[in-house]
Amino acid sequence: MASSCLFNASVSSLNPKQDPIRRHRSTSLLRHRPVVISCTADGNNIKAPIETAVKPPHRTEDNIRDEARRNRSNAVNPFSAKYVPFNAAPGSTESYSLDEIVYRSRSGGLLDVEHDMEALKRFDGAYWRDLFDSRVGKSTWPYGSGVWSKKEWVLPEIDDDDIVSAFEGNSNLFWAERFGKQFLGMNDLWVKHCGISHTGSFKDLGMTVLVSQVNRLRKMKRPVVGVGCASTGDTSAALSAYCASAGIPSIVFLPANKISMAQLVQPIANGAFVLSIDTDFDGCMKLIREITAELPIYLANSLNSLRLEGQKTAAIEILQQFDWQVPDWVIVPGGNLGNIYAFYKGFKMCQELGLVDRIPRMVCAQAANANPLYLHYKSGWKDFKPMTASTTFASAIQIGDPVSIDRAVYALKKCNGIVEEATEEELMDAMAQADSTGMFICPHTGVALTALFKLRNQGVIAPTDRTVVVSTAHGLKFTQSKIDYHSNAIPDMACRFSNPPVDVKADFGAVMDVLKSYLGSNTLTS
Ligand SMILES: Cc1ncc(COP(=O)(O)O)c(C=O)c1O
Ligand SMILES: N[C@@H](CCOP(=O)(O)O)C(=O)O
Repeated sequence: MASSCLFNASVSSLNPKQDPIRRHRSTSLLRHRPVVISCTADGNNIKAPIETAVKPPHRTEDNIRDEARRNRSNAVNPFSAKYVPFNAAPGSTESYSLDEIVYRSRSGGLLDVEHDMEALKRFDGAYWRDLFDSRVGKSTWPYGSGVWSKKEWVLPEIDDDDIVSAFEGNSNLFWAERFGKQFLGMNDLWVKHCGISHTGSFKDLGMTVLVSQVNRLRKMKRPVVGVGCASTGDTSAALSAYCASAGIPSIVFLPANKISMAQLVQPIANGAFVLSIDTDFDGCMKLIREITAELPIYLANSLNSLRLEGQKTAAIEILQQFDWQVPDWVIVPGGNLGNIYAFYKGFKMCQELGLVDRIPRMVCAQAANANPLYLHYKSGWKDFKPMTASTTFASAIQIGDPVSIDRAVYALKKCNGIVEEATEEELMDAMAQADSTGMFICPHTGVALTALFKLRNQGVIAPTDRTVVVSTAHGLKFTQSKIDYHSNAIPDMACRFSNPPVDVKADFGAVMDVLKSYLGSNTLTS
């Protein structure tokens, strides 16, 4: 009989030869049969399935949640996580349950979610790779989600029933063949399309985790009347959608007239309580922090480290999509600076748990109009100075006082990272160039591509380096900026790659004339 003394197994017991998943990898029956290790009372290791090998036939009266409930393993969950002060001093014993409502450490610093790495390490890297690979592209609740397919590394203790998911993640890793060749002389350039997602940005990855935890807290009768955030548009869109799907009230603070129309309409349509406030994002952030300290409204910004647990899965997914090979560079646009740390954390966990043997170098790209991290980096990480960010087409990163500055600096130092910046003209040109090769990216991705242009020109990134640019939002949220660019309507900008429509009369001859001039008479006569 298996006892509850789980995970006394040593790593050596995970010898591939003994591991049923790996031995039977090629047989269809056992291919998707991840196991948990438990031990018998006499200390012998056994392995019990987490998910069944071949699912019993679907019962028409069951939905996928019911099915998950029916197929649930009885094995005791051996994994856990807690809040600890971010980058805590050695010997610190301060920690909090994830069921506590806490955003800051006793000293006022940031928190981090710390996993029981010893429990996770009882499985080898091959085990985790197989487990994660076995879940991709399925409709099994909740593992069909790119975030929850890594549940053991994200929120290991949450009941599957409490999870609020839109099967987010599993986003396209796009080979930017033409863009790479034409503009950069690169042959191994990739764009991770995190914005091709449920609400059109990478925020879905973190929000499924945060709203699931809130759902759990509310079921536990904890006093949470709603969830609130300050936003430049994407956090509010994700928050309102996930809350709406769970029936939880959401409250969003938006800087008036500083976000795109598409982003504004998202929380409105999803039934959030929307406050349009006459300040910038940093002003909204300050207010939501004060309000959530007063009222039982749960804070959904990335100051809340739960969010980053979901966002880090995009990094794990990149490695997975490269068959667990590590790219040389990953470039991430930065604003409030949670995501750059989330990527670092995802990569680092994969290294520590033996899925890969190194981590990529990362680049954080900022708009020159909102570049406090860039200035800090250029000062040799001397003293950090928050700023008032100026208007930028990359409006979602118009942030001057990023809450995760300490996390970002830590991540960049650890991965030998770089910070770059992009002027308005540079980011808009880069966006237009990318679009001209078949993408439809957001201005923030234009910032990241500008960083790539600069680092290629400086010879820092080599033509053959495998490079991933993280695209953070869907281009369709930012059509007005594209319209302005292609109409040559931006003051003091050459709009070098604009492609305005040609006005022409509804007349055969007139249409022929413009087509001949476009195609060139040689093409037409040869
Ligand atoms: C589209 C987009 N890109 C990039 C970012 C930057 O992410 P972070 O705030 O985690 O640095 C944000 C939000 O801030 C965003 O909405
Ligand atoms: N770009 C963000 C800004 C807030 O960032 P967060 O990750 O701290 O929520 C947004 O879309 O609101």
